[in-house]
Amino acid sequence: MSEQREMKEASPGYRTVTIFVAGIAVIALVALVTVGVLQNKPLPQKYKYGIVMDAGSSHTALYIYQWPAEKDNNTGRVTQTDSCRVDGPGISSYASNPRGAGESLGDCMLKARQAVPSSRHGETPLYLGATAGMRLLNIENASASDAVFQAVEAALHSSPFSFRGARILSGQEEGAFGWVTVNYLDDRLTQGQETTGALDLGGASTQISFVSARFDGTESPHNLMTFRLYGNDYNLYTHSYLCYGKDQALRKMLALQTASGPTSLSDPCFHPGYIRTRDYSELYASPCVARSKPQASPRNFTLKGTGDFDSCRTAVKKIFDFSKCNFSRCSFNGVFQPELQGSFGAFSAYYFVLDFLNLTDTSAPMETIKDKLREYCATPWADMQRQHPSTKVKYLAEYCFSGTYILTLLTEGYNFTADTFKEITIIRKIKGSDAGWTLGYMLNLTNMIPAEAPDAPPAAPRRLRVHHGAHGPAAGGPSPLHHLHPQQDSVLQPAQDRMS
Ligand SMILES: Nc1nc2c(ncn2[C@@H]2O[C@H](COP(=O)(O)OP(=O)(O)OP(=O)(O)O)[C@@H](O)[C@H]2O)c(=O)[nH]1
Ligand SMILES: [Ca+2]
Repeated sequence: MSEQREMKEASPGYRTVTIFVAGIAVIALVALVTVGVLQNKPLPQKYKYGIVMDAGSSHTALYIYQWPAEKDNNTGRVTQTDSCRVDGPGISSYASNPRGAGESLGDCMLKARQAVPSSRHGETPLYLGATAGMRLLNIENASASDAVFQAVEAALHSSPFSFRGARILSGQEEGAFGWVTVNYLDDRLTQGQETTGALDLGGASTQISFVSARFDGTESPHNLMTFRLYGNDYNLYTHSYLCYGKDQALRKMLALQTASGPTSLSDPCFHPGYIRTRDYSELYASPCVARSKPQASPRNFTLKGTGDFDSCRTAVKKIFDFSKCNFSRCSFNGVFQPELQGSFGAFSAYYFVLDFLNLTDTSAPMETIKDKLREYCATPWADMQRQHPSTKVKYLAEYCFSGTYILTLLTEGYNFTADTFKEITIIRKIKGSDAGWTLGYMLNLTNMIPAEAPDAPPAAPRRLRVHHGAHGPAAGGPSPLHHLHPQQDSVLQPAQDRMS
């Protein structure tokens, strides 16, 4: 046996084969290295990207989305890969220093350049949408809001991305795109499943959107958004309440209590022992409360907490007007709202506040929720600070108010009952993507949601088919490169505009 092997190893034929194989291996290796070095090109990117900046009233956030390149314009799932929170306040706070608004975006733009492969920069669409903070600034001082937009546009034009415009979203768009996002991420649109409603609570405005079988827009046309997605038609009820985001709602409540210009205010929505000096001109510096500013008042007042949930509810309830309704049914302030239908996803401040308060379980009995809030609000401020040393003081001070406001808005405002309250799910993200209007906005502007189901007979153009008003862009037309005033040139149009 060993003799045989020795003979084989020593044979000239065996040696030739070994040399031949080794030679081939060396040539192949050299060829591979040469090709690699000569080409020195990155591998083709498998993904495409899109960026949306959410210029909210309280802060700006940037979201980066990606989708498989070969499924562009199709049903390829778009997901959020990254996000960035801009330091400092929302862009509407830069009215007296517009350049600062543009500069504030710098860090997040840098992060976006690093997150998106450079070979894709030039083709990556970048949008900025502003919401209630800029709506308010536009009402208060249109030239200041224009100056802020100019600064923001200059900053975004200088980025390597394909900047497609900065504009104020209408309240209807904000509500409808939030609804699109939630239902897209939940896979409810392609399947033609029952959809879920969307509840968004911002700093300056709040939106409620849901599909209602009982609503065809006859009663209150501007609350109707109609569109066709993946072969299904939807009648969406949506309303945005300006000044009912949680920061403006707090202003409204404080304004009602300081109408006579007192030097001191005992407020049940703040913890016992909480004390803070508030400036009258700062409190009333918003179109939401400006008209109720006291004629004569001192410079400041002292705000003292008493931590009483039940009195807080009474105080909060006063910012809602339930006295008039010219429709068959209303939520509040004379706004039409059809009967609530189906499940709801509640995000943004609904999540921040209820998550902090450990109240995201909406199946808990209403009395338990109230008891927890009662106990929470009554906790002395010193204890709160001791228990939550790393929580931002402004947030910590306001959770009692915010929790009470959310409960009041949902039950008394929107008419959720002990039964329907259970239908609300408090969400921050769905499958890794933040719930909010930004994804729906991008899907629409990049034609990424087809009107017809992919396997249906050809229907051109493949675009989220919504009804356009007189100012609506042509389907597939270029996106606006300049900021626009509310209600103009929005792709989704309320039915009222459509008929005008
Ligand atoms: N507790 C807590 N509150 C937050 C956090 N982020 C934002 N908020 C507050 O929650 C409220 C809503 O925040 P956003 O949803 O970002 O509001 P926005 O988009 O700036 O405002 P709108 O333009 O009205 O939509 C504001 O009062 C914020 O100050 C957070 O991480 N924790
Ligand atoms: Ca918002």
